[in-house]
Amino acid sequence: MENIAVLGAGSWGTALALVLADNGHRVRLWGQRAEQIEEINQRRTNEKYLPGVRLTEAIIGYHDLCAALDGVSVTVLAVPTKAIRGVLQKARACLAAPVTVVAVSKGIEPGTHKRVSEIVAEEMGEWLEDVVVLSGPSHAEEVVLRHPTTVAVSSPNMEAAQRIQDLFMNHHYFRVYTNPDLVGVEVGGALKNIIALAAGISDGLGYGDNAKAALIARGLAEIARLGCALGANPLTFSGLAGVGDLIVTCTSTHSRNWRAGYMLGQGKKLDEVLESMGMVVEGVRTTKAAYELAGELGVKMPITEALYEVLFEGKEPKEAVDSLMARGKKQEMDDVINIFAEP
Ligand SMILES: NC(=O)C1=CN([C@@H]2O[C@H](COP(=O)(O)OP(=O)(O)OC[C@H]3O[C@@H](n4cnc5c(N)ncnc54)[C@H](OP(=O)(O)O)[C@@H]3O)[C@@H](O)[C@H]2O)C=CC1
Ligand SMILES: O=C(CO)COP(=O)(O)O
Repeated sequence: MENIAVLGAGSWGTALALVLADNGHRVRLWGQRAEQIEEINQRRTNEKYLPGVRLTEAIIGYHDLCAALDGVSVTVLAVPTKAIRGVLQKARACLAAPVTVVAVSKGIEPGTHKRVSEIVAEEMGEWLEDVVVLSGPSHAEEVVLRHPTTVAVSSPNMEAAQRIQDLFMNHHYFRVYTNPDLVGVEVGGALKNIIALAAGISDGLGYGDNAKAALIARGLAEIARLGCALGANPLTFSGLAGVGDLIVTCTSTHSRNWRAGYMLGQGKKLDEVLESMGMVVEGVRTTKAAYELAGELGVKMPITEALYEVLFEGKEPKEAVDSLMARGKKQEMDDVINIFAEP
């Protein structure tokens, strides 16, 4: 049994805290709002993020970050990508010894184009023992119901990934695979949010399953193109962190990215949509990051480009779909063949 700190008491941090508690660990769930921590400790609930879910006794809420981190060797980082640097700067100042960080956020930072594990390494410096990423098709709402779920863990140090696999593996409902392709696991998890926003837009416009299947298939092609340009193994995109997460996020009403896209497709403005969500919609910032990266690396990402125009340049969603459909002829496997070609 270990003491584990989970930083971020939103949907995913709370769901993962439950998995760890089910596995017999003592979990310190840190959140930035005192009233939420009081609710967790006194009522054993987190109504804003996971209504109706009862938190087990092994989960203790902490508002004091240093107290939450005191003596732990593993900490799960479960805040939105844009909050990671700030949280780690405060966390680092509390530590007496290096810790292993399990990074579960799915995003790429605009401007720097860094993946989450790179941001963690940069902010933690000498205070980082290991960084392990955990990603895959896993809506918090289903994990807390203990419905069968599978994820992948990866790390520059695969022994650390195996240790984290053991911590999270639950033979009743939470199955954890290792995957040595860190870049692919992170890129797959981050970029599927872009396609989920696009799938939501398509549904919001009233288009059907054909359109969504097209977005999933061609979305996967452009995710793989950018991922491989960044050094990922193409096979990762046919796995849990690739097509697995892409399917769940594009087809589930649990997905905040899909829901945000749906509202955009129905004609709502981005600011209005984000305000009404009350939870993170990672795909918006990741669209910006991927658009910049694709431009820099000369990778074709037509869906990402169309979504960028909708999100940041005021293009009407219907017009963006029309432009995607009006493009010139292509051979479906064109750039896919390049991915598999020997360097
Ligand atoms: N939800 C899911 O099913 C899954 C989510 N993820 C990923 O996990 C990450 C977190 O998502 P999720 O938990 O769903 O997001 P939520 O929006 O549900 O919760 C976000 C949490 O982060 C906290 N937070 C936000 N900004 C800060 C900050 N500056 N300092 C401290 N805490 C902060 C929020 O606190 P407050 O309430 O005070 O605002 C809240 O507790 C994302 O990258 C997401 O892509 C990955 C897999 C599944
Ligand atoms: O990553 C997720 C499921 O695997 C959660 O997706 P959303 O952030 O769109 O809700």
